[in-house]
Amino acid sequence: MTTSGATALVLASSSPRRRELLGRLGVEPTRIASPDIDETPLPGENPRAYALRLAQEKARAVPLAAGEIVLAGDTTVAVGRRILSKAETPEEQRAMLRLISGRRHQCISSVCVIDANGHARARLSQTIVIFKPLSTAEIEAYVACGEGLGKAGGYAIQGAAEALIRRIDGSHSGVMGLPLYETRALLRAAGMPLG
Ligand SMILES: Cc1cn([C@H]2C[C@H](O)[C@@H](COP(=O)(O)OP(=O)(O)OP(=O)(O)O)O2)c(=O)[nH]c1=O
Repeated sequence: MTTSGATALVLASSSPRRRELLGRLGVEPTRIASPDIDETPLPGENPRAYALRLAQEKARAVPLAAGEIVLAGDTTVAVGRRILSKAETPEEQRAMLRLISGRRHQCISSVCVIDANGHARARLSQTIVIFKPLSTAEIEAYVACGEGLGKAGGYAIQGAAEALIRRIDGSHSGVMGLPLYETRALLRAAGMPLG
């Protein structure tokens, strides 16, 4: 079977950012599924392998009907080999912001697309992000704004945090949650007729 014309795309993500970013490619998912997988890193797993594995597992966790293709992603922030997952509490967020203050970190975003024939393809995007050295007052003001909670590394580039970021080298959409260059390539390879 080939996928062409009106391809039914399932977005395997509960992230509103991924849906919004997908929209920038002119793609509207036919349905959204929330993959429920264990996001615990394996012992000794490096951040790139971790991000890739999670996107693949999220995509595979969604049962598909005939003709559907599925897209999933993962965004992981890493300082060296240390993985910073989503900040769940303000305390976790403060600790993450102190760690990334004034030094470079990696923001690794993975995408996995499984086509209608069950063929899985995945890509990684890796971006270097450098925050200014953050004072305690800056960290507290940022935590108080609430935007970084539930986000990898405790910040969201698509908001107030951007004014604290001195430099990024890589993909802005990747840091937000879905690297559009890689996503476009994977969807085209899966048979979606994108321009
Ligand atoms: C670094 C950064 C992360 N994030 C978000 C993107 C992701 O939603 C989140 C990382 O968590 P993920 O586990 O990648 O995604 P999720 O749990 O939100 O959604 P799902 O697994 O269902 O697809 O952090 C931003 O929105 N902005 C940023 O600048």
